[in-house]
Amino acid sequence: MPILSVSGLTVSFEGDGGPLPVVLDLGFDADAGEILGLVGESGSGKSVSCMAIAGLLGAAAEVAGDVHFDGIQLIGLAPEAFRPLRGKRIAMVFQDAIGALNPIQTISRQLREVIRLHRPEARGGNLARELLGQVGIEDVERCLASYPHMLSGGMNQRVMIASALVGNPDLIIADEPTTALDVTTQAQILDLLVEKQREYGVTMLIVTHDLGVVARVCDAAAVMYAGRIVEKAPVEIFLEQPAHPYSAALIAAMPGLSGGDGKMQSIDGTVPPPSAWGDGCTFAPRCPRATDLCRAQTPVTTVIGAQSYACHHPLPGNGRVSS
Ligand SMILES: Nc1ncnc2c1ncn2[C@@H]1O[C@H](COP(=O)(O)OP(=O)(O)OP(=O)(O)O)[C@@H](O)[C@H]1O
Repeated sequence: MPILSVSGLTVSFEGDGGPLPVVLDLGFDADAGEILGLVGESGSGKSVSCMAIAGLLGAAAEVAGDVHFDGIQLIGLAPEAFRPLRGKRIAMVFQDAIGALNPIQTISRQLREVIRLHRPEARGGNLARELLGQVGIEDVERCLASYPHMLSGGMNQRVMIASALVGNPDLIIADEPTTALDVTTQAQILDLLVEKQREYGVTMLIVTHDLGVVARVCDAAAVMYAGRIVEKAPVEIFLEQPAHPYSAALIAAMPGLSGGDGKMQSIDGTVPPPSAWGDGCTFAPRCPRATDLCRAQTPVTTVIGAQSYACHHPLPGNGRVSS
């Protein structure tokens, strides 16, 4: 039974010619305790999808479809019903920890406020100290007395993770949680997230453009391209037998994953902006396998076992037949 079940999720923003969809008919399930990686190039709609799931898009966005979290339909949920869920049962970790924290309050004050909201029965100071210890902060007292600008990027991200754990959540949505950090700190923060994910048994949706992260920590991967999921599969199948040419291109572009000479291969072209989406597969202009059919008809999603993909000419493998 999935804890998070998304189907038909569509998000539009008002454009010059009326509402312009930027996320289209998104669907995936995440099982309890699973780490699902949402991958794709910049502009494919990963962040907007996460914000829609967490109910964080403002009135400017039109959101339709279904997002069931532990059986609760989140789309259309009244703000007063959403508020107790968000932060407590659904926590977010953002890329920009310093931006997500309040610059004019100490860490102590901010953590105590989160604790007051989501664990009112706990003793704020004690729990704040315990959580900061759990996320590997050595000088807890100094951290509590600091303002975010006094801490390193990695320390701020540790504080964000501590804050996300306050409510003992069922789902953590981590949007590029390590992108803003230097390489060594990235690895430490990723390890910390996964350690806490296991310890708390929490489901995690992790947005990344780094397939190395997917290979290292995810159970399953969902690939987004131009507002749609074009492939979803358990991570071993995805990395070894991708069905969609876009997935294969992303894998080939990652040094060390492609099994080649370790050199990154770039994918020619860019993700088309939402205003340029029309009929046909949006990846067709960049796809070596594209035919007239691809340019004319948007592919529907095919499901074979645990793997699903939206492509007229999937790569051979796994009993699939290429055409
Ligand atoms: N508030 C907004 N109003 C209009 N369009 C928006 C808004 N927010 C995002 N978009 C558009 O939605 C599309 C998807 O953006 P999104 O940030 O979700 O992509 P992404 O895959 O997360 O990219 P990145 O990896 O760069 O964060 C983009 O075309 C973006 O310009």
